Amino acid sequence: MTTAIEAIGLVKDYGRGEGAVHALRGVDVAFEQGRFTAIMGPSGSGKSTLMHTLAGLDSATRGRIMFDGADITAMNDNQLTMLRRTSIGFIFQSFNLLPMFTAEQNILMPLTLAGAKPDREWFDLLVATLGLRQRLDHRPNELSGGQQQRVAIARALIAKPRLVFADEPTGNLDSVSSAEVLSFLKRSVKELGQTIIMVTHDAVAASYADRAIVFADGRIVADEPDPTAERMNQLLMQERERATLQAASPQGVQGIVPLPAGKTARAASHTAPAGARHRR
Ligand SMILES: Nc1ncnc2c1ncn2[C@@H]1O[C@H](COP(=O)(O)OP(=O)(O)OP(=O)(O)O)[C@@H](O)[C@H]1O
Repeated sequence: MTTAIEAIGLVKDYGRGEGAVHALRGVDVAFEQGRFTAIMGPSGSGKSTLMHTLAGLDSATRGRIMFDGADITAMNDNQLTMLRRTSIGFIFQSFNLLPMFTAEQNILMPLTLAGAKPDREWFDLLVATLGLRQRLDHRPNELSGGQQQRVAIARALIAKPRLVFADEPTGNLDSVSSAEVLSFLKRSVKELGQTIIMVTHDAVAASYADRAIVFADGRIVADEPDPTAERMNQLLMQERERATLQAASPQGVQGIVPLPAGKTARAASHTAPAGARHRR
């Protein structure tokens, strides 16, 4: 499989010296094209930092991010803006639709801003896949939360980006709308060949992905192919127990540990052997 984006030794520190926050502590991870990956982990573990750094929204302290044969950590602001405009789509928890514009205008906005012509066939396919045909003339306040998020998904996909980042896309939705949106994300990967990286706190949401990564304290501590909600809850619980034990006794903690240094997490061969996740 082709790698869509890869982080190599990615470090992100906020601040310096004693008060520095080590948000990413040397992350090696490759995301493959045409796959749906979920990123989970406790609050403050570095999920958003990873996503923002991969998308070039935040700078890295050290390390490289290879995307389309180029290291994006070496790009200037103009190059990064171009890259995001042409190759990356974003889906946010809060939909971020423009209230004055119809669903159709919102979907087409990335192309309008870039002065590009829409591919009508692709637009029709997205609208049909997302079940939005009857809603195109509606403004966001005339749509349900689930419909607004589907419009946001169509907007994220309209320019055929190589990569889509979804930040808690179901965080503001009820369980029925969440299932609907997650099914559409899954279909866009299976049927439209999209690559999606999604941050979520919801193990059920992660179970829609082809792969789920667990973050803790700026590192990847687990990497699951075909995740189930039960397995993800189990891993998160394990990590919480480890953190609690570590807080109580910083020496000799049992629990899941980071993948070995220098081992890049990959979908096909990423899972550490069961025993390797536990200290002796
Ligand atoms: N701009 C910033 N300045 C200083 N520290 C920051 C900044 N952004 C994030 N951090 C810190 O970096 C660490 C990782 O934060 P991050 O937002 O990536 O975590 P997260 O896993 O996405 O959390 P959540 O699930 O709560 O969104 C945290 O300790 C956070 O406080």
